[in-house]
Amino acid sequence: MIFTYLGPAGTFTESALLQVPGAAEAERVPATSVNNALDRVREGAADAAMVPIENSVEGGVSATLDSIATGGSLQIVAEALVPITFDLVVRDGIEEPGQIRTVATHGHAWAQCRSWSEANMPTAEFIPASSTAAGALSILDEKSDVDAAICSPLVAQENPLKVLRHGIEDNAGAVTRFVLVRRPGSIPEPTGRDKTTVVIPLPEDRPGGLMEILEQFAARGVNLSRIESRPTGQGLGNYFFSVDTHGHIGEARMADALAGLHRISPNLRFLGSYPAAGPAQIDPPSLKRHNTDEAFAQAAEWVASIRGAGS
Ligand SMILES: O=C(O)C(=O)C[C@]1(C(=O)O)C=C[C@@H](O)C=C1
Repeated sequence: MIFTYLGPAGTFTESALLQVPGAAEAERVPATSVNNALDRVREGAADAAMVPIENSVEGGVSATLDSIATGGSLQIVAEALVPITFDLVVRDGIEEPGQIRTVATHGHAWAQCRSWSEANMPTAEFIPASSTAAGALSILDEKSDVDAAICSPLVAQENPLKVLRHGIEDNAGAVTRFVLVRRPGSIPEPTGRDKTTVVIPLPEDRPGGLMEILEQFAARGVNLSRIESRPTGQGLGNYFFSVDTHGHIGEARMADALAGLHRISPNLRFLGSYPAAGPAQIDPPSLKRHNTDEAFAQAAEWVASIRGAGS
């Protein structure tokens, strides 16, 4: 089994991958970008990729949402949650944040430390890096003019980097959610605490279009835990919705909701049903009786019996 992930070593994405059973002993190949990681899986160079999908402060990771929604088909088979805390690392000679002129990091990390940075290094210029680890390693390159980086404590510990400040994030307790993606294949068995992710193109721009989509979930008691609209890239006003829901396609209410969505939006993309990580707010006993598998089966039998009697 070959895993790939948004590298280099020491990214939060690698920490997420290390939560996957067997990944610590398996071959782990760092990728230079989310797209690069997903393409390796599509092309067969890797079996699975770990990529960030959303952060509790900054929201969705567009590179991931767009690539899994529009490129060659992929399937999410697991998710992982990583608590996020940032260190400020600096090159030799810098003793105070006020001396920093350039700071390299990932755009999501920069956004999560914005207030701290404005207060403590107001004139520092942000240099975008492909990951927090790549930003930190650029300090070690003698030819670079990077003074500082915002990175994970792991990368700070594992490299000869000077930590000037710990915990510079604006929101303590931030969490990033990552997904493990494979080529389409078998779906993980339902556990009773699952998520299903779908991509729904808005079929036509008309009043109530989004409501018709949401109704399919609401009418079957399917809870949504994330919904984002992303541009398709084909002109203003062209959007798809990226949606996470609680439940598994093996459950009747989810299968029925997806069938209803398919009638509305035939290019709907199923991205997977997989076990929820961490203390997910998934509460199967709160399901109303009419949304249970049993109620769906009885209703289908009832309709079949009427049709049978009439033929
Ligand atoms: O740069 C990293 O270390 C990553 O794993 C990427 C990433 C992200 O894309 O959100 C992951 C977690 C943090 O929120 C900041 C950056």
